[in-house]
Amino acid sequence: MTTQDIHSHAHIIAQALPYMQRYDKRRVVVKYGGHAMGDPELGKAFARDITLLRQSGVHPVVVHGGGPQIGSMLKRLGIVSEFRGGLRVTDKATVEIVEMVLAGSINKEIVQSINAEGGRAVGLCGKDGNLVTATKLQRTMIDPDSNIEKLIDLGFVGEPAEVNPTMLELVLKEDLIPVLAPVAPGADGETYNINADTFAGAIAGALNAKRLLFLTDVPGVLDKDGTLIKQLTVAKARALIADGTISGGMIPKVETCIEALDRGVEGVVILDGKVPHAVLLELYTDHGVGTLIRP
Ligand SMILES: Nc1ncnc2c1ncn2[C@@H]1O[C@H](COP(=O)(O)OP(=O)(O)O)[C@@H](O)[C@H]1O
Ligand SMILES: CC(=O)N[C@@H](CCC(=O)OP(=O)(O)O)C(=O)O
Repeated sequence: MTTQDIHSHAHIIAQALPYMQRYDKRRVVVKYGGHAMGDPELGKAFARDITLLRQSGVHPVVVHGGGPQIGSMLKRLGIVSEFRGGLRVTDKATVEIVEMVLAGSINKEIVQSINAEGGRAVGLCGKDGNLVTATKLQRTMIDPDSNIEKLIDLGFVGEPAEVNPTMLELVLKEDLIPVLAPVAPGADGETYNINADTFAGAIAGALNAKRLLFLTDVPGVLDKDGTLIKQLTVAKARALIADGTISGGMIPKVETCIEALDRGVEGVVILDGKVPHAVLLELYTDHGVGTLIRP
């Protein structure tokens, strides 16, 4: 660095310092969605943000999805895939591919890109150290023919039963960055596919995280006119679900946010993962860039 570099960087560091202190030694769980992953430059910016967080004293934990990537692999293999209520119907052949893509290629790609930026990342899934165990998800839906609520069988789709953070605590103590794939073992010996938002919510709750960030493909929660809502209380978020402003994939996401807040997470943010350096912009600016949901 030159003297001139030091002069310009000193100014930036002075500005960032109060924010860094706010999150110092605190856990921040970042859910990195499959839609936010496509572009290599964005992936690099994400890896750099996560590395910088660790270097500035924060303990980031990455939970990733990979829905679109699982979809392309299933297509290549000629396996038909369908979603019900936002969840992938997962038969035996599908869960093998889900594990291969999530705990295999995507997980290792993220680990490698964080390490390439100078971070020290370790990839795990629910199976490692029994981090998260799963039970088969029991989901009911209204049957359109009979209009009666019926139990639907989504196959090997699970929900977190127990989070056992011992392994994560060890990883965090060693100053490593955990990168987690939402695949978990059941007590029945089967492998379960868990929605990545749900998995991230359970991890953030178990770690008592200061923040849980959901990187998605919209700027945050939008109102009826499509304008970003910067802050939401739980009561207001529930009202927006009830009046239909929040719909589709945003419903389970916001519900996961509410559950995470109930489990003691201080604040949850939904933000656009397609904005370069979204994570740093959210944490290290006054008003953030997404929707902050608080109790
Ligand atoms: N009020 C709302 N504000 C923002 N997005 C909404 C809203 N209601 C529904 N959505 C939809 O929710 C989607 C995000 O959910 P989802 O596709 O499941 O995200 P991801 O794949 O990142 O987990 C948005 O792309 C948008 O189409
Ligand atoms: C049960 C279920 O639907 N699991 C998801 C897991 C991946 C995921 O959630 O990825 P995104 O965050 O990119 O959507 C799936 O199979 O697509």
